[in-house]
Amino acid sequence: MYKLVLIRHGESTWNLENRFTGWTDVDLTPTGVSQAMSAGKLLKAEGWDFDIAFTSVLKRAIHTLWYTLDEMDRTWLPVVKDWRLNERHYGGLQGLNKADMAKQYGDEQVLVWRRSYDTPPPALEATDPRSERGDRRYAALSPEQIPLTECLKDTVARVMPFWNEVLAPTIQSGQRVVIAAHGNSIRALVKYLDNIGDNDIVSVNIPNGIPLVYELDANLKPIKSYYLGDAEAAARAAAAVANQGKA
Ligand SMILES: O=C(O)[C@@H](CO)OP(=O)(O)O
Repeated sequence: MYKLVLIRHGESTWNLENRFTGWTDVDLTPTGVSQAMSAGKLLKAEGWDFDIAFTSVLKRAIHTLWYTLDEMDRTWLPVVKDWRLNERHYGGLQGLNKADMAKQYGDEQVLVWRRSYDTPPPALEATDPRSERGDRRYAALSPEQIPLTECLKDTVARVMPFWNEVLAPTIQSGQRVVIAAHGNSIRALVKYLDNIGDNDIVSVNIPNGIPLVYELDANLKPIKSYYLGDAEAAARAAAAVANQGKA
């Protein structure tokens, strides 16, 4: 049996301000830092250890990984950063307030933008100063690979090759893997691992900074999955994420 640990980053400044974030590279808040440290303390107290870590190229996930590994005295572990673990791109919504958008367009529309499988938010113009197309960290990608918006289906389409080519072989080589990523890149992985239907994934929300454990069989099919620590607190935190898009 293999074990995989997924951690959504701790609270970010734009989580606190309730703004659509996507590929915008915002910092953790002090609460986010302490959530990441708590994740590390919990993992250490429960005897977890890792051989390699993966994260996105966005600092809220990278720093979450640092603080988690620091609590475990494992900052020396190899860390692979890959854009394919980035948050889902939020297009023209990036920077806008979720509750304000719900007041303007209604809760239903915001739910579609946030959680539907195949309806993307309005796209950014390629010339929009918010576009990441001029960002040096994506220089190895062709401009078309740098999204102007994404629905979850688009995120799945970039996360899955990373799973198949990198994550799955690493896990099956026997290395113990931790991944610090984002609400919607983790939803992409959870959808695949748990074989969740396109309609049912709408109600899946990932809380900040709580390790999500998958126990996997030899073929990487889940045997079970659970949040470490207080399960009710994790459920409350996931429900709070769902409510962020309401007027
Ligand atoms: O804004 C975002 O990028 C994500 C995660 O914070 O938000 P949501 O939960 O609305 O998909």
